[in-house]
Amino acid sequence: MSYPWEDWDHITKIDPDKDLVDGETFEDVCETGTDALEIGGTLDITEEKMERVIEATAKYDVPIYQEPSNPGVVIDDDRLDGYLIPTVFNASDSFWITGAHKEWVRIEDGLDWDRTHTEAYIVMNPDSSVAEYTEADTDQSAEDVASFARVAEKMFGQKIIYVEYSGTYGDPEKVAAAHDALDESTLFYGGGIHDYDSAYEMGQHSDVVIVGNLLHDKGVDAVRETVEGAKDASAELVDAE
Ligand SMILES: CC(C)=CCC/C(C)=C/CC/C(C)=C/CC/C(C)=C/COP(=O)(O)OP(=O)(O)O
Ligand SMILES: O=P(O)(O)OC[C@@H](O)CO
Ligand SMILES: [Mg+2]
Repeated sequence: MSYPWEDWDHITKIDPDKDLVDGETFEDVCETGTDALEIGGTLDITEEKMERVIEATAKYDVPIYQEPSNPGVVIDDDRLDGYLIPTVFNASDSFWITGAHKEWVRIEDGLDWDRTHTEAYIVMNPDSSVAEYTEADTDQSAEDVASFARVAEKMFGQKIIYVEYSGTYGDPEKVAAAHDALDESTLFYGGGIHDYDSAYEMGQHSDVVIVGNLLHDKGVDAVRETVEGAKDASAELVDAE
């Protein structure tokens, strides 16, 4: 089976609770060359804000996925290409590993499993809201990160492993260790990507680079540079094979 993210190099993550830079539109976002949009955030996500972003992005070619931060915010909308549901492998509270998922499946009937996928997060920035929220144990060596990645792929059948440094640029050695540990699964990297060089560097150590804050803080020209960095790194990896 093949999955759409196997062809991606770059994702733009849109926080429905945050504005775009003045004068920019969702059409501009879709024209950056990014391969997919992930819509989600941790704080103050309402159905209305989610719908606004879906409405504004669905008419363009770029696939759109919701990434819900809890079961209460999931939107049933045919215009979404699918759902990327996090599970946090290094959370201290099992609610964020399987508990929220159990609650979701219990309350919702008729989930569209073909459009529902999981992302195995390894949360690495202790100062991020996601680390606080999930009480993640972020004290992980490169070997630890590699082992989590391998466990996620080999024992739990996860197709997407996500090394998450949300808000700060991560340690390329740890990201590379996760990448080396995987055979088939796709490695997502997110955190602090802010220009061509940072996207290029993490693009060399992962399969898909994810850009979040930059869109809301600096805008689409800055995002476009990161698309170029990620694409160049990916093209080189393919050449080297
Ligand atoms: C079962 C369902 C439907 C949901 C559960 C989903 C889970 C386990 C969520 C855990 C938290 C998580 C990994 C959320 C993904 C979104 C994310 C990482 C947002 C970014 O967080 P920060 O950047 O730390 O937060 P802010 O930017 O909102 O401050
Ligand atoms: O906001 P940034 O630091 O770019 O992080 C992106 C993403 O990994 C957040 O979930
Ligand atoms: Mg954030």
